Amino acid sequence: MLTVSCGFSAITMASLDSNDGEFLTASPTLFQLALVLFAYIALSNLRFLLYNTASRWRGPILLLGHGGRERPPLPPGPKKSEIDIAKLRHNPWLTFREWGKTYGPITSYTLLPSPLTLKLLSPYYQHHTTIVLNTSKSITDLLSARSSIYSDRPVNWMTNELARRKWNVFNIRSTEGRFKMYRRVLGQGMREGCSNVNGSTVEQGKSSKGGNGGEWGAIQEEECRMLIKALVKRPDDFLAEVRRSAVAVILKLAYGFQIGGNDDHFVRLIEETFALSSSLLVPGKYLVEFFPILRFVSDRFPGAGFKRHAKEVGQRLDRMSRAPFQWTKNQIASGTYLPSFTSKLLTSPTPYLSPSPSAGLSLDSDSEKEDIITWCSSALYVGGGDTVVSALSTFFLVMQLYPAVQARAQGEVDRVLAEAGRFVRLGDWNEMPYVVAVMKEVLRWGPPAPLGIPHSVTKDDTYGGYLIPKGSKVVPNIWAVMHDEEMYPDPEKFSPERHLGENPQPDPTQFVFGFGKRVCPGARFAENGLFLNIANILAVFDISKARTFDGKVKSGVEIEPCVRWTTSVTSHLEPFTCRITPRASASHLVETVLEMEDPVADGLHDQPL
Ligand code: HEM
Repeated sequence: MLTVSCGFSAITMASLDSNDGEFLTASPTLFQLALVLFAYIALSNLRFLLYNTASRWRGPILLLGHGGRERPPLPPGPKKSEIDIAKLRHNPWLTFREWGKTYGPITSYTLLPSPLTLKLLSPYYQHHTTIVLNTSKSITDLLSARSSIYSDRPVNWMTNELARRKWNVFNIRSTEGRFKMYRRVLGQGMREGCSNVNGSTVEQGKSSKGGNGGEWGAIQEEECRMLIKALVKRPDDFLAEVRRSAVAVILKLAYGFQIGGNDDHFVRLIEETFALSSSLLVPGKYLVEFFPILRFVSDRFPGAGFKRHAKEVGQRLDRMSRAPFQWTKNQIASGTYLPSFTSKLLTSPTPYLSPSPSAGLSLDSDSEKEDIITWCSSALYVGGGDTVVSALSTFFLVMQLYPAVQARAQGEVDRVLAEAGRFVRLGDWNEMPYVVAVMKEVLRWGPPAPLGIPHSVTKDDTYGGYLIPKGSKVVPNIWAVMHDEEMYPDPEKFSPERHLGENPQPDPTQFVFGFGKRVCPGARFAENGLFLNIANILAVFDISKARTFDGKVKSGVEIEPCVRWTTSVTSHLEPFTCRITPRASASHLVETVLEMEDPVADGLHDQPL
């Protein structure tokens, strides 16, 4: 989504370009426009002169040439005129992979006019170069090995400044002191919650046997049974139920908030959060992204609707993250709260949420501490809802496409559970290598975030003889790596076997959760949840292709599910059909879940959001 962010302005500026000849005989209006532009360029560059350090003087000097020394070229890539924007807007990871085959592992492009035109228009040009990394080596060499300079995020003026979301965990610049604080809070908070009572962790087969995934594991096990119950009762609504379950887990984890059995209030709320956030990121829609000076235009000025929109969205998002936080605080005050990420930070001594002057971190007040917790908690539900839904939906699709894989995984689950008459627990992880391999293959076959989240680089860098300019957007093509034929032969085939044996193929979890100092803090929690859901769904259900209904279901014709992916930061399969039937061998598990009472929602609905 973010990689095609320049389309509209490209058109606007291209038309300015093509009018070059008319400029000399310009009408007064055009002349005035030219004057304004000239003034803008002069002012922007003056700003560089006045405020920037000596090393940044290249801003104005760029206008003249190469800053007095030879700069290496940008990585190769298609010219603007060669880019099919419509194609790039749909599943851009596919186009990027094609470019990789033509131009090599690292590609650059811009949808804006030629650098010279743009340098004249804006000294912020460098922020509009996108560098795409198409191989595991280039990604690891840059985003992991050079993470000290590659962990920034590209500036988005609508979101960061105008909607006042610059402290959001996903957007925060890596140069801010708070960035380190967030990473410590999220890292420690998620790690501690996933630890067993004895401090060991349930993770990737390295754990001690019988681990329980800690407090967060208990939440995941409970909600997994609720999902099984919902699937028994409403199998045709499996996609909606998966979504509801992901939201339930995350709200309990983040705030200790329990959503009701059929309650979709918060599902809608979270979807609204995504829609509102995305409305600020519409590719190329807002000129302020290219001319940041426009952010100073008065709200009431004609054409300043973008400022009013950003303000409104910012206020709404702010209320959405503060209300659940306040709810948890009230619950703590009343003495009736469930342990959660937020309540733990508010009630126990948290050494990782203390000032660290050496790192430039100071906490001036309790309100600042609360502000940090609010941002971190809300990041959990933004990061942990949609991604998990994407992976679980993929699981339902591949199980119907690969029945032999399903049968083998069910065989393993049945063997481990044998006569135990219970559900799969996190402690069974080590006994179920094939199920773990299914989970890894789901993440490889359909990576939930195919292009990750764009990084940015804090200073000019060179790689393979090419320049990666400071401020450029750096996009890891995770999808291309997960479908690289050299790493994963026959990559389109869903084959958990590739992750087993003495020489398993590279572990996809090294890639799908991102890189360097931005790596996903919820990775372990996500893997635990996926393992539990996959294993228990296989224990209880058979998944097959849906059939057309002709009165006698058995004779209906099988419906081939459509396999198409949406384009967004998190990519989903477009809705598809599926047949989910309880297995005869699991009747006792079905009885158990049907006896469970539906949870009653806590009173968070009453909060003004
Ligand atoms: C299958 C599930 C998941 C996948 C594939 C996934 C993937 C990712 C990716 C690719 C990133 C960007 C990393 C980068 O910039 O290099 C990310 C960031 C993040 N994820 Fe996840 N994630 C998943 C689940 C979760 C869960 C369950 C949580 C929380 C409970 C979570 C919280 C976050 C947060 C807070 C960030 C922002 C980190 C930052 O910008 O510093 N994610 N995730």
